[in-house]
Amino acid sequence: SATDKLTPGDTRVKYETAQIRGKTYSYMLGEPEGQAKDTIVLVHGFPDIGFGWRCQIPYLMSLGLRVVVPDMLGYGGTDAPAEIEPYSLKSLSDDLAELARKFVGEDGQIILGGHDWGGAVVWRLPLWHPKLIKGVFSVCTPFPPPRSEYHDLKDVIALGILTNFKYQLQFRGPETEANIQGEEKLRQFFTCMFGGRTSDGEPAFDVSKGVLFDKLESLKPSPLLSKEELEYYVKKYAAHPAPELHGPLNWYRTAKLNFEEDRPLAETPTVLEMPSLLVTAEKDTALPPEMSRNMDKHFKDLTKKSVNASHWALTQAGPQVNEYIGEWIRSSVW
Ligand SMILES: O=C(NCCCc1ccccc1)N[C@H]1CC[C@H](OCc2c(F)cccc2F)CC1
Repeated sequence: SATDKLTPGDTRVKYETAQIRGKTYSYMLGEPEGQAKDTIVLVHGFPDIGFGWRCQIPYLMSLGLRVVVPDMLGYGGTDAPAEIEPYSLKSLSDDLAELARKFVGEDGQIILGGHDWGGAVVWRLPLWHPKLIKGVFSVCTPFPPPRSEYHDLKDVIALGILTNFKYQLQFRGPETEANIQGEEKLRQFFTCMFGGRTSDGEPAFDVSKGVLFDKLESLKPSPLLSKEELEYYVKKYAAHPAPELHGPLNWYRTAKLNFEEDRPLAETPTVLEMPSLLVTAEKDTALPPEMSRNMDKHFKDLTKKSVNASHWALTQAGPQVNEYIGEWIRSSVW
């Protein structure tokens, strides 16, 4: 039906590009029947592409929304600069603000949604561009408050804190992009990250270990991706020169940059004034719901929901996620 999830190359959306602050961004554009009630921008995470929002796009169009879904910097049809600066949360926020204004003008507003690393971006963007954001939501990612002191992740983990982020020490290093090159390795990597297991039920990714590279070739297909969907991800990543993961992994190399850019925000209490929604995933091992326990003091109007799904909640609990977003738009945003 009209709200079935997008398929690879789906003609219900247009595929466009735009020059944004010196980079080429590629994005899907879904126009609703008749006059758009609002414009919503959806921001994906790692290792994903705009297609990760395939279960939400047709549904949001059916609410009368114009839906804009970029491949984020480093991904798919979007440029992948080699240096780290363009991947800071503030730089990415400035890119998205410019993309949004192409649709709503200098004084217009958007609804903004993010998943995973996209969730980290959407919680910072309104702090830099408050007038632009009519409502903001995140799936899985809690609000990370700006800090006044920098603690390297390695030191934090050595204290036994945030051990669910230990895989990020591997991702920010050279190993992952060195080991995952070419279509076959990319295929194994997506199968691994999207919950694929070996024939004796072993995963090849664990948040407290990272990717177990020697297990990659014995993984069975992930139940979360069809063969066609998996091939679409592989082709999109293979469009970048090896190491294809360098751009995507640069998002893990921005912690110090983000801290420096956050400094002015950390001087005063940060409160987001616009309607906000957090949807947590009960089985997300990297971003468990309890990470959101101290969020409320940073929001004037926060709605919190949870779904019984893994990190890949957008597809695994698509209808429930859509119902929560739709209900929040109707009751809090409109
Ligand atoms: O690494 C991520 N996703 C890949 C793993 C996906 C997966 C999980 C579980 C099973 C299979 C696959 N996501 C990041 C998203 C940003 C999060 O940091 C938010 C943040 C800031 F941005 C700034 C300050 C503090 C702070 F916490 C950290 C996890």
